[in-house]
Amino acid sequence: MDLPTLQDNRSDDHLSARIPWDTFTVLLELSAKLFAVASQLGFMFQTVRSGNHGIIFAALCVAKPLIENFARQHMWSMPRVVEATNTDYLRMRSLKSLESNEYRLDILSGNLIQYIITEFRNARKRLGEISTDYPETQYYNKSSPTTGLIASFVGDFPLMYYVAISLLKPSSISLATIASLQQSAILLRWLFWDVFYQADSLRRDISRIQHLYDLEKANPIIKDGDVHYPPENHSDKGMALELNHVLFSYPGSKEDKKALDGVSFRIEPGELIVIVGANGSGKSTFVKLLTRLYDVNSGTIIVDGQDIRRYKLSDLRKSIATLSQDHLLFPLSVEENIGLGYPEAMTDMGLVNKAVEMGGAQEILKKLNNGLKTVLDPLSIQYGSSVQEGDGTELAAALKQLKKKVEVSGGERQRIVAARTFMRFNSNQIKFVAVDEPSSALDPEGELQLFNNLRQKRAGKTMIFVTHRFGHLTKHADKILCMKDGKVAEYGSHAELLTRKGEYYKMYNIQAQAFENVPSGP
Ligand SMILES: Nc1ncnc2c1ncn2[C@@H]1O[C@H](COP(=O)(O)OP(=O)(O)OP(=O)(O)O)[C@@H](O)[C@H]1O
Repeated sequence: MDLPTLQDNRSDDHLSARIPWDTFTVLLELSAKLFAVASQLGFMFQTVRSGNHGIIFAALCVAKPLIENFARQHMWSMPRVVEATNTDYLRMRSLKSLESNEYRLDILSGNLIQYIITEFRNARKRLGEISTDYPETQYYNKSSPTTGLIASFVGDFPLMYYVAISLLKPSSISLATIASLQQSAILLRWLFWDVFYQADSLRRDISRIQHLYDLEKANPIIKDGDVHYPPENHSDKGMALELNHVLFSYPGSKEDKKALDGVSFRIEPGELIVIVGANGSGKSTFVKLLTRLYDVNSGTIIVDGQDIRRYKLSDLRKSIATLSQDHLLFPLSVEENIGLGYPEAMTDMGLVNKAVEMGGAQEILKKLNNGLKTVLDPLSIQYGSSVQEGDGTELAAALKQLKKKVEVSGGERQRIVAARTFMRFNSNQIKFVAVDEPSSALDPEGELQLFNNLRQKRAGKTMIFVTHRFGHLTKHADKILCMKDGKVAEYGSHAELLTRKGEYYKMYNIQAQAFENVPSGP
């Protein structure tokens, strides 16, 4: 049988429906339902009392849903493939998916909450009157007029029956009036439901996104400050940072398990700092505290002369750019993924293309059929029902085709994320750049290029790089910070630390020897 592919334009309100409604809405919904039930019961009671015709009528009323269901039954057992194609609906779903915890770091550090909410609202507005029914219901209404006609005829049969009787026996006119009352009650009930559910769903969707990224609620340890950043006395060279006797354990970890244990360190505006150290030595934690993803347990972090906790979080975030392996691509187009580095200039293709180049993502774009417009990891709504993958049918082939995704490697993703960071620099507000091992998925050439490009953007910015690989970066560092067991083991320039023959010297030599021992060619 040649079955069309269904299209799914639904909004995602079945998820929102899990959120408790406010009391007023619930009471109204309940009253509407009670009203409908009461009128239905009263009507049936009257009809049963009115004799044989009444009993037949009541029986038909009871049978009505069964008859309707029978008329539609075969729709639900039909093999089908469903695909959502409405771009606004898909965009709404994609934006809504960003509330998931995995994107939290990117959304917070990129200060993107408002952008997401505005875009969600716009997509919802554009979706407008498009039906939010289940695709099967839509399909039923659109493509099965005959079945629909039969179902609605048999569904209305009790009423028609009674109207006929009341015409033949005009003395029963009052019951006919009750019949129309019953119809109005059902209509009214749907009206109530529709009005309140629809009006409430947008508010609920938006407030869910807002709440999730409301830092106060998500992480009560972080409190917003009230001082604007940058302060008047800030340096043009970049952010000045100072840690004084910082102690920090991750929430939930054992009390004696300190990720940072009494760290004191000063970073001058515009310096390039490289942090090295063994796994678990506290390098990333250092960066997380400086970007205020967490607050210290004791000690202080001073930024441009004031405690970091005194500044407004949104101001701080506007001044900081981060790049790490933890960043994810959003289920949006590559262009938007990069543009979100600086949403205000999202449509400036000159800036987006420059960011692509700096992030080293040009080659990837050449491979993508839709270039910048390609959505990697699209949030798609596709499913098959009564269709077995690989069963050789046309629908199974269609389902397989729908599930195909554009595949890019980890290193290629990393380059797109890097392009987003370069886009962010265009805001001209960045004073501190924290780069935490972004190069683990990159080949050596890609890594060198990335470091060089980041260094090119040093003007007006303090930069911290966390790395396991010595060489390219450590030689350019103003200071190298060598961490061990949550403490600063030593710090100084590459040359100084080599002369000191301490921890850094040891780690550097392990890597250097690996290269020296490579047998030379014939
Ligand atoms: N989210 C977390 N919750 C609990 N403990 C954590 C968390 N993140 C890190 N830690 C612990 O804090 C300590 C320091 O971790 P951190 O990630 O700063 O080390 P690192 O030097 O960056 O390590 P790596 O080189 O492996 O990335 C480690 O003992 C680690 O297990």
